[in-house]
Amino acid sequence: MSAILLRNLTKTYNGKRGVIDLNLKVERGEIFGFIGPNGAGKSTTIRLLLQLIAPTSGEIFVLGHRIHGDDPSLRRKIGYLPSEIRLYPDMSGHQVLSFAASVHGADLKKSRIHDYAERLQWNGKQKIKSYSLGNRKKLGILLSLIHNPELLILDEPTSGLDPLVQQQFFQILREWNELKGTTVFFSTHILTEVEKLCDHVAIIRDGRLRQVSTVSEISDISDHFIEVSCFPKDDGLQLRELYQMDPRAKYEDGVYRFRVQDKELCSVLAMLSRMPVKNLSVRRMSLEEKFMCEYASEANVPDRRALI
Ligand SMILES: Nc1ncnc2c1ncn2[C@@H]1O[C@H](COP(=O)(O)OP(=O)(O)OP(=O)(O)O)[C@@H](O)[C@H]1O
Repeated sequence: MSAILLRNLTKTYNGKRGVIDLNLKVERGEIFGFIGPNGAGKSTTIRLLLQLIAPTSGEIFVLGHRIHGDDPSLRRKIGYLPSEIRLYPDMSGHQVLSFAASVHGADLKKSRIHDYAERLQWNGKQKIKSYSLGNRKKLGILLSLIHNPELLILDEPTSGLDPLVQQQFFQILREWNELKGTTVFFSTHILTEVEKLCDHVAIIRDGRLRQVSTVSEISDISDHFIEVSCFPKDDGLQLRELYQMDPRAKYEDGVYRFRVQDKELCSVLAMLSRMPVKNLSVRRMSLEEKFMCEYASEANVPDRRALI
C-alpha cells in the first residue's frame, strides 16, 4: 500500500490550471522531494492531499484510503507544515505547543519534541505576534510532529531557517523517518535540499509532472558545459558545426559555449584535440543547473553564459 497515490489528478481554478493529469506514487517510509519553480502546482497538490480543496477530476489515495469528501480520521494521521503558518498571536510558543498536544492527546514529556526544540534553537517563551519568521517555522515543524503522524507533508519547510538550523532540521527528519518509518513528502524549489535528503524526486512545471526518478538518476544523466576558443588560424567552421549540436549554444568574443551529453563527450573531445584550441574548459552540470535548463519554464531559462 502506497503512502500517496495520484491518478489522473487535475485541479482547475475557474477554468485556469492548477495541476493537470498528475500520476504519482510515493511508497511508505520514503523521503520524497516535490520540486518545481514558482506557480508550478506544488501547493495545489499538497492542498489536494490534505482535503483542503477538492479535485476537478482524478483520484487521490492517501495511506491506502481514497479521498472522497472530508475524512478527519485520515487527516489525524498526517502532519502538515504549511508554507505560511498562522497561529494565535497572543499565545506564547510553549502555550501553543501544549494546546496542540492536549488536542491530540499527546504527552509532550514522553515525546522528543523538547529535544527537537532545543536542537532547532527554538524560543518558546515569546508571544507568537513577536516571532521571527524562523521561530514561527520552527514551531510549525514541532507542531507537525506532535501527534506522531504516519505521513508528514511539508510545504517549503526550510524558508526562513538559517543554514545551521536547516542542517539540524534535515537530521531530525532523517532520524524521525528511520525511527518511526514516517513517510515524508516535501515541496521545495531548492534542488540541493532534495539532493541532501531524498531518494526520489518528482519535478513539476506548469502544472504537469515532468519527471519522477531517483536523485541519482537525475545526477547521472547530467550533461557537460564546454567553453572553447581557438587560435585565429582556425576559421571556426569545424567548431561551429560542433557547437550547433546544442540549439542554445552561444558564440561571443571568440568563445564558443555549448552543452554536450555524457555519451557525446568523448567524441567531442577527440574532435577538439584536432583543432588549434587555445582555451578549453569542460565542466559537469550541477543538478541545480540541469534543473534550471530543463525544467524551468522556457521564458525563465537563464542565459547559458551566466551558468558557465
Ligand atoms: N486559490 C487560487 N485561485 C486561483 N488560482 C490559484 C489558486 N491557487 C493557486 N492558483 C494557481 O495555480 C497555479 C499553481 O499554483 P501553486 O500555488 O500550486 O504553485 P506552487 O508550485 O506552490 O508555487 P510557489 O512555489 O510560488 O508557492 C498557479 O498558476 C496559481 O496562480
